[in-house]
Amino acid sequence: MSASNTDFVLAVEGLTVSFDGFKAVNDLSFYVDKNEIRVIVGPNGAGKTTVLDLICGRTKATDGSIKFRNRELTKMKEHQIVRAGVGRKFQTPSIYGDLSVFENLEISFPRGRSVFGALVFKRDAEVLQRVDEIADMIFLKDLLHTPAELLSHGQKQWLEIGMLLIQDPELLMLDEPVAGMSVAERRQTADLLRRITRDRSVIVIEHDMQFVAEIADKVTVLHQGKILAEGSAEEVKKDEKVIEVYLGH
Ligand SMILES: Nc1ncnc2c1ncn2[C@@H]1O[C@H](COP(=O)(O)OP(=O)(O)OP(=O)(O)O)[C@@H](O)[C@H]1O
Repeated sequence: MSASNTDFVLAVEGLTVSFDGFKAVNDLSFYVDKNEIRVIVGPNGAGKTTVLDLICGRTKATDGSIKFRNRELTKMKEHQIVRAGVGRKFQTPSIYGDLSVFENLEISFPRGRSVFGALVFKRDAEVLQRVDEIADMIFLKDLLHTPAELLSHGQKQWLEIGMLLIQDPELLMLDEPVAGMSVAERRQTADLLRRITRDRSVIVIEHDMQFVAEIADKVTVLHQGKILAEGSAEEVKKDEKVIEVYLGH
């Protein structure tokens, strides 16, 4: 495998980050395909969140390479990585509660980056159409004019996914997207993720193995900053090492 030109959307090679000598991510390599849903699992402190922080530029790598469509991300700033097409959703929703679903989506449209920009922003046909499409996709079409603070927890998570989708990222990273969701909402989210990956790749951090099995094309099990196992959900569930350090607890 060459570290230069690859067909992968994301190629992570030899990635290491050291915090005061402690290697939270340790010589990690993995590759994500186009249209793939990759799920990262592992015990607390395995380095899952740190891997996403490294990819989105929030944390700087000590060593190694992260290539997104063959562009090196480790030297880029967070906003440049967003512009290159990598979207990241954190665990806590960062929506504007007093704005409607429509307004939250509208201000996330790439041309209306700031709240101020959104106020003077002309709601032209392209934006309206895009907001409509996304609202439909995230199950909020009938709630377009509802203030975001009145949405259920699950609906807020979908709205935030929608705010990322409207920027049309080629890689979307989600940290525990179904935490706190009802069974019905989880099912809808699985369906949403599958539809999303028709046009892009998704990396999800998830603990719920049933949900993992439902969505994952491939699962990467992290332990102490390294890969413990990688394969289909079925394969990793049967892996002795995975059972010992993760699933057995
Ligand atoms: N900025 C930092 N400085 C020092 N140590 C850090 C920093 N960020 C993370 N760590 C440490 O790195 C390790 C990996 O943390 P990380 O949050 O990536 O794990 P995780 O797999 O996401 O765990 P969880 O499932 O609990 O969220 C932990 O031991 C954590 O304390």
